[in-house]
Amino acid sequence: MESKSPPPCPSSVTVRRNPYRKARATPLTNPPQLPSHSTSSSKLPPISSFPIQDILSEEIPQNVPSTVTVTAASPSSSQDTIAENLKVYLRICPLVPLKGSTKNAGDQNPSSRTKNVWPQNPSKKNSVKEKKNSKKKSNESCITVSEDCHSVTLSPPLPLQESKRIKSEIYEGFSHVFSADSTQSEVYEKMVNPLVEDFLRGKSGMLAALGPTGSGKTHTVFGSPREPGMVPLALQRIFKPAPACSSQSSRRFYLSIFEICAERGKAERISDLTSDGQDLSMQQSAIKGLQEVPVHDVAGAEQLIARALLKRSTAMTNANSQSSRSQCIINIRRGTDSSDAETDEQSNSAVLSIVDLAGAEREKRTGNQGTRLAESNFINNTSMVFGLCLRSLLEHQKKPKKALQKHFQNSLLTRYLRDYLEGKKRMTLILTVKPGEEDYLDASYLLRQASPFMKIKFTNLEAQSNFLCNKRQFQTTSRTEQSKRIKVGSRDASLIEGKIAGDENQLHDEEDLRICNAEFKNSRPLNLNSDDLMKMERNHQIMQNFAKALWSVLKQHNEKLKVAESEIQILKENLRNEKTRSIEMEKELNNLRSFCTCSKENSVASTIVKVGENFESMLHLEGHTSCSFDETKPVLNSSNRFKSECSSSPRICDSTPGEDQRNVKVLSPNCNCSPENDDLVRIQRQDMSSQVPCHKTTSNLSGLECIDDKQEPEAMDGFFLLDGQVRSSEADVSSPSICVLNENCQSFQVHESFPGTRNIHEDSSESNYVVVEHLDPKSDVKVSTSGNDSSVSVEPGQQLGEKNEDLLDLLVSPKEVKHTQQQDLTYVPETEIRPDTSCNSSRKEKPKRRLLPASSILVREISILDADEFDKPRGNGVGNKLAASERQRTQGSISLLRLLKSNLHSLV
Ligand SMILES: Nc1ncnc2c1ncn2[C@@H]1O[C@H](COP(=O)(O)OP(=O)(O)OP(=O)(O)O)[C@@H](O)[C@H]1O
Repeated sequence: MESKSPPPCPSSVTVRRNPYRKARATPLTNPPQLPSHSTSSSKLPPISSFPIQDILSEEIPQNVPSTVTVTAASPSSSQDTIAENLKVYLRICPLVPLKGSTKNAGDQNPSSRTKNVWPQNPSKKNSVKEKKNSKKKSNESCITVSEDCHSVTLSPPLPLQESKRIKSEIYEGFSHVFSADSTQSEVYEKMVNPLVEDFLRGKSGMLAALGPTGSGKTHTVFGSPREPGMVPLALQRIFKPAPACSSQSSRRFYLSIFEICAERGKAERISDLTSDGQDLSMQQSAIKGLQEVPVHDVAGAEQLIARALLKRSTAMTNANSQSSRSQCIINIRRGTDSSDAETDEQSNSAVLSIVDLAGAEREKRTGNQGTRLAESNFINNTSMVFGLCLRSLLEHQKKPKKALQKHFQNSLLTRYLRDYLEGKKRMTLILTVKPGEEDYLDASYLLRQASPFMKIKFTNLEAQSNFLCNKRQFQTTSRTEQSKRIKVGSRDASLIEGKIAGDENQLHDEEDLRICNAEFKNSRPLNLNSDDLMKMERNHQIMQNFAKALWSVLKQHNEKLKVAESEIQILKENLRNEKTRSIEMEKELNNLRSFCTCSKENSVASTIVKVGENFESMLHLEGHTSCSFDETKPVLNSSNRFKSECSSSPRICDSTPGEDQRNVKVLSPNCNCSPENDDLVRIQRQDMSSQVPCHKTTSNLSGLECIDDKQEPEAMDGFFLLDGQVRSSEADVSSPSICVLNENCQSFQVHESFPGTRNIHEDSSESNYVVVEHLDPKSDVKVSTSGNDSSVSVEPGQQLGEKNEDLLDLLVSPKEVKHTQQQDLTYVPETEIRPDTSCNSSRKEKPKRRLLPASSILVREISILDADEFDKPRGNGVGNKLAASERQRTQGSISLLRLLKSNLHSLV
């Protein structure tokens, strides 16, 4: 991953790599909260906010020679002080490790391998040779040490030069650069001995080795039995027998060794390596409980160190067979002259600290996974924080900037080394680099982070060619971009160096000036001063960091989007399934509706009885989602020419033609009636919710004709009011009657003929339905709302004289109807007929949808009448109720019932 591989940007501050800097939520950059309904996405780790503030808050010094300048080479007085306390050395690791140094698995010398004794295929031999040559080529060193051994030139490999236009950089200001063939003792003499001498004189100091993994830090610090490192060499010097007159022989020394590592790749942990790996804690800058072991001679000290190193966390990676996974710190404290140990006060003692840091590593090269990868993160973060602090020290800031203060606090290593990193104590830094071409990025990162000065060289030749080729671009692009173009390659750098170094980047060479053409002269002259270059570098860094952070946030969002898309797909699939299901159910419902039929019966008696019984069974089943006729009761069969099937909330529309052509029609909501006889009215009630104009529906009825089809009927919460002139097409019906049903359809009232206009008014205490039937065959019936919706006027028309053998049944919502005493509309208590109380409660919620066919009730009335007359009791409970309803029966209904009964008798 990008975040784990150090980018090759100059002194870059990769915000994301710092574990202690949690991305702050800024108002502008907070990602929008995704809806939490998605289950899988909620499991995803939250997307971190974009660290734009952090990126922009990073300040790259403008006045310091760390990036590009030549003038910075001359140190100021403040630099003198820093220079006193800070020395930076560079050691280049040999490309091919020397014989005997077999620690690095990846860099083993092929020549040291045991040779194959068998004769080899010559062609194979050649190919091996070629391979070797190509390997040699790729193993060219990318670091060249200057003659004075104070600077190095870092040249990018050719592919990088071409593809990314990365140019050579010169790093200078080193106290000394040790080339690849330098020996341990040479390094000790030049670098460590001054520290040790000062230590012996009572001055504290620290040596820290910093560099990428496998670059030779541990080798430099500890060495091998053959090539002892800085620690054993320092110990040898410390315990070197002193002249008799010297007081050093009586001095005591104390040794403490500990490591800072990541606990399960997360929290930092300090372990004492001299004891049994006991965990320690840090108070201020001191480590609490750290054991100090007194040492008297080199052998004792070396033994102690060797034992401690065995406990140090190391692991094999692709880059190093024995890679350090922790920051190891050795403290050698110089005791007092006295032999009394109790008087040895640590605060007054000089301490020589030697630090072997774990090397920054890139995932690509180490191939780390799991715990190793977590360790890598810790190591990289620690070394980055250390590098940042170091950078601020190199830039002569007495105290690191605010942004860095917290790094000191958060990282145990920097907290412990605070005095050194703030320049208060003497520190010697040894940077180790590998010079292979493949190590270019690591080396560049380290050098930009920790080298005292860096130079970027320019060639005016390249600049000219750029300008000449891209004159147009030159005029339009910014100065920053111009500067970018004139960075030079490594081979040119050393040549051009003198040109720039002398005169603040002025193009003063006559040769160069001659080459410039007139166009170039007319254009803005090159301004390659350090300010511009620094600005350019800063912009470059900011943009680079910005791009990286943006990329990472985009990647996270992309992940989230993918998850959301898959969820959307699932939801779409579900929706499709639900739709097909609902279509199927709709079809089923339509089928069931079509099965619910009713037909005219020739035999009035059988119809009445059967319809009555069926309706009774329906009454019983009302309120259920599905119903069927009771098998124990007589079922309407084909001989009766009355078919009725229902599966959900059945309603019956029945027809009872009498001898005198007086029919009773009851229009029931949700009823689909399909009489087989043309004489019967086909009434198809539309779905209540659809609010299809009722008159349109009734206009299709056989026997009924809607005169006024312009006017829309009013849908009244489940029932409708016919508002228009309706006439019957056949005039074979005697005087109309009015049936009044109560709200629960448990009783009704029939009124014979109503001559003239009838105003039916709503009685607030009653909630009945009005059924208008037996229309006068000679006249139209006009049904309309009068004034407002709360009253209905029913009046016979004058013009029509056509035959009408059907009855017009009009149902009016109880709310819309007012019943008046003059019209003999009597309220019948709802409990009279229907004993089912369960329906009552539900009806309170949906009173208008509970309307039951009045015809059934009418039939029941007739049956009761029959029962009364013929003394045929129908059961106690029902009989009682029916008797009660009998008492409530009005004159009109009685006469209608008698009429029907006489029809029945005559038919029978
Ligand atoms: N100057 C040198 N001379 C000879 N061998 C060297 C030199 N520098 C490094 N090596 C060899 O390179 C290998 C890796 O070195 P070392 O373990 O010291 O790297 P490191 O920087 O400590 O790595 P890490 O950070 O992973 O611990 C070792 O085998 C070591 O012997």
